[in-house]
Amino acid sequence: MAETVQFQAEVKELLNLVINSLYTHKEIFLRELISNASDAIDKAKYLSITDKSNNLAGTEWKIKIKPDKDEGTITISDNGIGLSRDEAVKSLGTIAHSGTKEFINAVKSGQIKEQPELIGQFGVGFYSAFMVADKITVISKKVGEEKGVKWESAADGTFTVDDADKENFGTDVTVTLKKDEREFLDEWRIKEIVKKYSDYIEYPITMDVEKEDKDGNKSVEEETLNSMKALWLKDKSEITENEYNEFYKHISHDFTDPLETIHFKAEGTQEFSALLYIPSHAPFDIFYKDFKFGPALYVKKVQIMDHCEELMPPYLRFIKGVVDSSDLPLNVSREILQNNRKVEVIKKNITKKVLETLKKVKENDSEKYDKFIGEFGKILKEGIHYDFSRKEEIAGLLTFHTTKTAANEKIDFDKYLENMKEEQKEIYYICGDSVDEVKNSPYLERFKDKDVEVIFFTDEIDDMIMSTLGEYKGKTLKSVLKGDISLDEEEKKETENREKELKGFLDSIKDHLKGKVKDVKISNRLKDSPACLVVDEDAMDPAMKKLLESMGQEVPSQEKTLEINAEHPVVKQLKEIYETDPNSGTVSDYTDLLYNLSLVVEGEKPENPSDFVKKLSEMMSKSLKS
Ligand SMILES: Nc1ncnc2c1ncn2[C@@H]1O[C@H](COP(=O)(O)OP(=O)(O)OP(=O)(O)O)[C@@H](O)[C@H]1O
Repeated sequence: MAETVQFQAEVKELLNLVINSLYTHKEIFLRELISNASDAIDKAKYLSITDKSNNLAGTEWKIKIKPDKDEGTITISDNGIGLSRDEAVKSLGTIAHSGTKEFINAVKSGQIKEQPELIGQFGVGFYSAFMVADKITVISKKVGEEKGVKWESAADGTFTVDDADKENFGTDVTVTLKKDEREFLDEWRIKEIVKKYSDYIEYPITMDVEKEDKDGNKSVEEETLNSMKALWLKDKSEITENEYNEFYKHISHDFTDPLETIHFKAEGTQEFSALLYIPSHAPFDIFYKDFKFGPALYVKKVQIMDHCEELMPPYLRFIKGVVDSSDLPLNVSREILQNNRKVEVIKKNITKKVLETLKKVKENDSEKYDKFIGEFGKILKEGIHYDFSRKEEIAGLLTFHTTKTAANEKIDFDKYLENMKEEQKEIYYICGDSVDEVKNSPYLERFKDKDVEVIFFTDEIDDMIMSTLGEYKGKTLKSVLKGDISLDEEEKKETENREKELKGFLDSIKDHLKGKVKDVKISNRLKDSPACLVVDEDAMDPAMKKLLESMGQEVPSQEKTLEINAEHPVVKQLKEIYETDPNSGTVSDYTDLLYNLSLVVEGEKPENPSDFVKKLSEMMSKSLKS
């Protein structure tokens, strides 16, 4: 029974964009349809092994391309799993991808026009064929079903579905080409596209080709257009860089070359081959909760699943690739994978190899490594929090700017340790929104003065990550924003003596700021600024607090200490006024001002902005008069 169905609203919008806005890379429609055909055969092949009842064993898996110049159509046929009527309505009428909204936004904002290669990242898939089609007809029969289905659409907001007679299981996708897209009927053009994008498809992609022998006799022969090489099983020495890169593009649907290729075979307790890639840019959805990651899992060349998350720790979720095991059973299920010792061993091996590769790139190609850290450093860092056994190894891979590095230079923890002063006991860091913001922070004044290097961390999660790390090669990590700082013993003693000396003055400030600060101390951080606020060692730092608050989380108020720079002229004069008149209004006014200025330095608002401005203006006018 024929039925007309409306496309889901998102599909309508997507089709509109595909038809009206995408003019480049139209040829990828063929790659997408071949890729769908190959996926469908993967599923049927898997079924042929796990469920004998379908009599699929012995099937010659194949994708066939049939151009028809008279009709102006190109048909891509497969003998894969096929679609039931319900599946056709669902799969070809709605969009399951979480990325579709982002794709629509990217097209609207002009990003796709500037970087058309991004299309590949968005899985427009089947619908990309509407770039070149007036009409698409899908005739399919699902394995195990009696009836076939015919799906048809001219991308006019609706599609039709009807029952159809089809002898064999599988799917025929017929694209009726627009008048000016007839180039896709040319033999050479089809061959070129298949070679370029689909050479590594494991099943033969064939086409009937007219041949002429030397006597001028014409005949039609079925020709296989792709080489079908399981690249990961070949020896490294037999593979060119171009072949590695093309295979990456095929499995990742990315248009840009990968940043790094990792190809190895493991022998011993677990035999497997892995061909892994570090992409050169992060996919737009890598921070989404439902981001699918992990290499495709093959068992003896049979694809078991697209993404095997069990084989990759989430902090390496940017890695793409293929793992082929000789030891896992072909009918391996998700449950088996989750508690499997063999899988654990493979995952451990892969993790080790990836981290080793990153170390090598870091040592040998700083430009490439900077690019990697820029794209994926934030994700890699999660490993410090989640992979206890490797936290120091992962920390060793981080690179960062410091108070001493040049604008284009970054160092790592080992270099920091090397640079450390003899008397220095801790690794100092500061967290903030950007290098520009932190590099002038008053909290660094004393460190700069004493020539002690401080690391700049600018990702929101950094404070939490560094707290988990705790130490690197036996040296404690310390935030310059938190707790007591003493850069040397002598200074520590001096400060203690000063504090005793100024006790009355400090107590009076503390009294005045009762309820706002828990203590008032002499600072070892400041040199040019008069005062700052400091949280306890185990408290959250201001950047983390801001992040949690912006996420709507309630953050308990944190007790702070006001640190005073006893050498600063304002503090010195204030102390003198206090000594002649301990109850002077000037002392309390200036104390309020110092407190509010310290809040500003911390990145907070003054307590009562209008009051603060009023007081400051009054003082300015007074000082101008005198
Ligand atoms: N030749 C085919 N045989 C069987 N099912 C198919 C075929 N082509 C498409 N489908 C079904 O239609 C769905 C939608 O295809 P589409 O190309 O839009 O997305 P996808 O293949 O899931 O994702 P992507 O394109 O990102 O790989 C597929 O997931 C599959 O279920």
